[in-house]
Amino acid sequence: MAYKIAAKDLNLYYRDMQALNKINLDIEEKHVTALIGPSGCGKSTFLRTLNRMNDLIEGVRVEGQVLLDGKDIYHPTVDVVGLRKRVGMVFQRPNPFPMTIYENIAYGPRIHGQKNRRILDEIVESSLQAAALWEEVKDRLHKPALGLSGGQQQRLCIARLLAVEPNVLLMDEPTSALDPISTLKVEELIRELKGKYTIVIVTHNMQQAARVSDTTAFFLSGELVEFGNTELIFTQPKDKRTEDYITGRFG
Ligand SMILES: Nc1ncnc2c1ncn2[C@@H]1O[C@H](COP(=O)(O)OP(=O)(O)OP(=O)(O)O)[C@@H](O)[C@H]1O
Repeated sequence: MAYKIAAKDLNLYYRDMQALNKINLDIEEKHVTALIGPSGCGKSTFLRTLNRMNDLIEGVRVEGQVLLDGKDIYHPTVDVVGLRKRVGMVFQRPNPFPMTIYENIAYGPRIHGQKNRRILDEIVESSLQAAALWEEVKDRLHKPALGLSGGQQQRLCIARLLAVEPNVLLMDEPTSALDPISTLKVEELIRELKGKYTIVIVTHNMQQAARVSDTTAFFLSGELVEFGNTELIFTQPKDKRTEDYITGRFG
């Protein structure tokens, strides 16, 4: 089995408060892994450890390792900008730049040195195609991205990530601000993208975890309680706490 990411005895502290406790979790390549658990259990914190987004928060201390393709991303020589290009992130609220649709997608490749207009045109088209947005926006590429609907903006943010050719996509409750139809479109997109990318998604929505993920990890109070095949977690959880959570007894 090919593991894209492996957390090894991972602890994370916000100053004196320990938010992650000895997390050991292997994330399979080109699969969707869902992180579930009640509010405050550490799902988002764990997600952010996977591309070192927590580095941006003052007072954070990390112990243990996160291996990406077998190499520790916390090693002092790691280029964090390069890491975040390989491991991109989508947030709860779509956050397009206040620019045109075209410029939103071309921005990343330009920063990474791509100046050729023809190549940029191709990247913009292929990224929007891959994010299932091309047909809806191909006639308005030079209009402001903020004029798109919330669901379209979220798919644009995914297209923006794809433009810099990542391997891993981290999604922190990517549909929590979207209506049901936009949510289904993003879920459909996630299922399409998993053939090519390793995806880790935080969700509060059990049905969503069941619909989109292959593997599910249940967190509680900073600990990983149970981890395994999504269908099994939802039908035959091994731990009583997992069962209580998925049957809605708490959280
Ligand atoms: N920037 C921060 N500074 C200090 N404590 C934080 C910070 N971010 C999160 N925490 C704390 O760490 C713990 C885990 O939070 P985290 O946001 O990872 O949980 P979560 O499971 O994603 O919750 P939610 O589902 O509500 O988003 C919580 O106790 C939270 O208050």
